[in-house]
Amino acid sequence: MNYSSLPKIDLHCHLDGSVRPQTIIDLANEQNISIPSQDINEITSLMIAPETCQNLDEYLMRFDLPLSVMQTQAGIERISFELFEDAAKENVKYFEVRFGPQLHQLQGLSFDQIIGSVVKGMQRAESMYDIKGNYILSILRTFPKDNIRDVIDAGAPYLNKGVVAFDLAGAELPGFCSEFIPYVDYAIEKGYRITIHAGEQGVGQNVFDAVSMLKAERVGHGIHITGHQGAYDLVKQQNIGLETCPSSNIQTKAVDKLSEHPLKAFYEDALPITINTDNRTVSNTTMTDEVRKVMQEFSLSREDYFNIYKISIEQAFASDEVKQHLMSFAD
Ligand SMILES: O=c1[nH]cnc2c1ncn2[C@H]1C[C@H](O)[C@@H](CO)O1
Ligand SMILES: [Zn+2]
Repeated sequence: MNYSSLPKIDLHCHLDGSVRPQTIIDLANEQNISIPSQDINEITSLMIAPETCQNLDEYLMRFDLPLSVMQTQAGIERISFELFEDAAKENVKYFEVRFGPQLHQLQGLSFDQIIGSVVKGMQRAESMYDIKGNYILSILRTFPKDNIRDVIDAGAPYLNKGVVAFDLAGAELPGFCSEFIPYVDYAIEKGYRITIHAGEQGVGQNVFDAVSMLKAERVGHGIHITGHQGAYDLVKQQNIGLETCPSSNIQTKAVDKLSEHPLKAFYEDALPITINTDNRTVSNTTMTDEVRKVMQEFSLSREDYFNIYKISIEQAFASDEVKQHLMSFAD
């Protein structure tokens, strides 16, 4: 099977975890930022989270280096463009990328400048390649909450013009959802779609809460519904999209090895699973790699692949017009 030529949809990818290592070096030099090395191999290995990570918290330490060069409009625009370019070159036809606007204010950029820059980079790639995309705004769960409404307000003018959804990311503690109800309600009122990272670090109840309290239409990872019947049933009844990210899930110890990933069992039980990258650089992966690994490990057929591709279309926060375009690539 030629995995590279398959049409693909990635609904869960973080901008800051997917920066080309060479771009980190280039931007650091341009911006006079000191980085640990000028050697691309060293920078690459500093960016990749090892398989020996103990948990998500250790995985999340890999983001400081890319974020150090993502504090100017030009740097952010370039990184956004390059990520969409990389994806287009491996036949990703639709790409939802997320990032945390709160992480890009170290040199005083406004949320409007930050969101405008990612959208501009994406649109430049859309004009050059056969790829369509949208951005998701992620709020860091561990950050102070006083500027969450400002992020939502700044993204609102871009809704359906490059921005589509709201997400909660970062370290996952049991019971995190209740504190975020007013913010998610505010985002929904403004017109955002909702996806929430939940059930990545062992707590199925968080998935139940994300769907019931935060009205999540999709869940990032969601693996631990396996240990929580209520969450499992709710996901199934409400057709909640599960954004699985196999390589990342191994690094963060959400699963011990790929063969233990529940995605095949979910698929066989008709849960709406999707296959995604999470972080191309930090997880040292591409959509082609994720698709190949999953299809080989679980002996999925071409028909299975296109069933999952169609689930991704159904679960995408894209316009009907884009969804129709994506259907034209389906088998
Ligand atoms: O897999 C993840 N789970 C939770 N948070 C994550 C994951 N990957 C990246 N993040 C965080 C770190 C990034 O700085 C932030 C915004 O992209 O989102
Ligand atoms: Zn993620």
